[in-house]
Amino acid sequence: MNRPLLFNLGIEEDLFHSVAAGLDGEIGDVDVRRFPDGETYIRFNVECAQRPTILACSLDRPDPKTLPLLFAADTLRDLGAANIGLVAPYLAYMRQDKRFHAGEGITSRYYAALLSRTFDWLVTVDPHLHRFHEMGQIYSIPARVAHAAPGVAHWIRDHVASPVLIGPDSESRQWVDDVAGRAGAPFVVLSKQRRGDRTVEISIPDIERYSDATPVLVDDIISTGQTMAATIHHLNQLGTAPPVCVGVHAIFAEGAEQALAPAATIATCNTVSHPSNQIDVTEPILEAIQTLNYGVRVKGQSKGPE
Ligand SMILES: O=P(O)(O)OC[C@H]1O[C@@H](O)[C@H](O)[C@@H]1O
Repeated sequence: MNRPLLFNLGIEEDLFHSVAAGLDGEIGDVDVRRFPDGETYIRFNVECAQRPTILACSLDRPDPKTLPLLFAADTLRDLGAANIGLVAPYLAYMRQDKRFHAGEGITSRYYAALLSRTFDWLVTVDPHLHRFHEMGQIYSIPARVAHAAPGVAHWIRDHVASPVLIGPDSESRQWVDDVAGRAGAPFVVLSKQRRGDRTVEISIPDIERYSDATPVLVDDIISTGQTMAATIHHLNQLGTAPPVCVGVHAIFAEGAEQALAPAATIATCNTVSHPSNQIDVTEPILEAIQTLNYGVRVKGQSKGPE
């Protein structure tokens, strides 16, 4: 099989280069721009026929990115690519996974159907799997999950003396448990009620027994920052040390930086490019790609299991 061809349609540049290097891939040149009327123009400036191809695109703020991404994949198909994979370190539309109110759309399903129609495979990092427990419940293509927990735990061990990990809600328990185990730290899980898009209420169990520890809030997504901000507020009232915030995906919707100003430190993974990025996810992405069988191999590794 030919060397894979990778195109960066919007992931953090260092992450893109290290994934490409790990796959011994060739970085391809593609022009994506808008015509004056706002429509998308795509041109691949490299021979794609018979090549395994990968489009890399982090799908935060997904709507303007999605149509060019789908057109790019369709173009590769037209040009005879052997197969087309998507590396989306952040995967969008995972949170509206049920009809919370009558008449709502279950956009998690619709978005998954769109991508599944167009790509042959998908790799993402810690998607927000809540009511769906496996990617196969909504994605009909092979969709692999890369796990940030080892890198997050490593960062905590290296940067925080005597941490106590705090998960913001019951959804986070499994993940926080995993990170805490790897970091060799205790953890507590809070109870959270979301009152609206930008309003959350947090209640904190008894954490007095960890009064000498540094609270480390860990969560998969920092969007409005309200979940972490509400937790920080309560911890401040309890007189704990200033908390450290660790998130996988640094969405940082408008106002989040301001909401999180009271945090001592904020560290995130490079799944969404942001100044707080400190944890690299190259390794788990390569490990996830290695489990697929589309002619894309991690350098120095033998064939994957599929
Ligand atoms: O509170 P913001 O930052 O808006 O949203 C992030 C939270 O919303 C949940 O779905 C995530 O798992 C995380 O706990």
